[in-house]
Amino acid sequence: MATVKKYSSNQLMLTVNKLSLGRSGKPLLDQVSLSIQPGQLTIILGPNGAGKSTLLKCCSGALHADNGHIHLDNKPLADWSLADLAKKRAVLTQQIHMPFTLTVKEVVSLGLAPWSLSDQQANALIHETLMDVGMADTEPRRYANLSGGEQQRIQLARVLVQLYADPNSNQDKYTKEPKYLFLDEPISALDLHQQQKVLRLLKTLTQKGLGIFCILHDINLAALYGDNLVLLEKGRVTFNGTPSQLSKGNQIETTYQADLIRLSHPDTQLPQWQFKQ
Ligand SMILES: Nc1ncnc2c1ncn2[C@@H]1O[C@H](COP(=O)(O)OP(=O)(O)OP(=O)(O)O)[C@@H](O)[C@H]1O
Repeated sequence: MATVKKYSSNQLMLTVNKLSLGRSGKPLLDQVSLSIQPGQLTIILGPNGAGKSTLLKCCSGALHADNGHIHLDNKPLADWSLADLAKKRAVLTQQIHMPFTLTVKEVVSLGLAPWSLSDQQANALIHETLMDVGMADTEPRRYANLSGGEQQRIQLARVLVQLYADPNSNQDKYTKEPKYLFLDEPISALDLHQQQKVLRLLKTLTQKGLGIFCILHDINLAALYGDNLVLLEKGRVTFNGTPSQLSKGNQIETTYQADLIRLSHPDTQLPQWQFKQ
């Protein structure tokens, strides 16, 4: 398997520098700094209300912070046109409302809006992407009739197709001109098999150079699959490093205030946590 590419700080990436945002006198993000590097799966962790989705919205350009800077490939995020941004990054938010009448194929095709593809190209790409998420047989079905987990995989296909559709795509499509994927709890409705499938797919995409910002609640999956973990608590970053580095401190126990036992994964020796009961 290809190794994950490591990028040095002067290369292309998304950088967040001292980002702060408040609402109604309450700080939602407080001096947050981090980077999302092409070739890496960066997983954002933290308790409910820690500011994870708010951070994702800021990094993807949907929300403006009060203070601080975000640069995407060395250019201020605010200077990117919406059209260019749509070709550069795709965003999967938690709550997505879709018109009742759309078929699965029509939902996925929404991801193609930034691009001009022929019908033949679009059909092939939609089919290929639905295969990636194990949903090819649902293409003609009404989206509204799918289960919650099935709908979540269709939404993932919609954002993947947005990045796959670049006409310059090839095996190394993401490495020369990196693309970014922002995912807010993309496996929250999935069964064990589908969680593993999606996380393996994300790893494969990072190995092709995609930079992924992914919010998860499962700290064990985060430690197993993440290249880099960022822990948020009350809008502040309390940890930013590799899963192995996270195993050296007690940030998980203190941030979540949960009664946990720390274990080591038998195959990878990566840290894992279990309830004490
Ligand atoms: N527009 C707003 N006005 C006031 N407070 C807000 C607003 N948007 C978000 N918040 C608050 O900001 C905090 C962070 O919200 P956010 O959705 O980023 O949390 P989160 O870490 O993603 O949480 P969860 O794990 O529950 O999804 C929450 O306390 C939320 O109630």
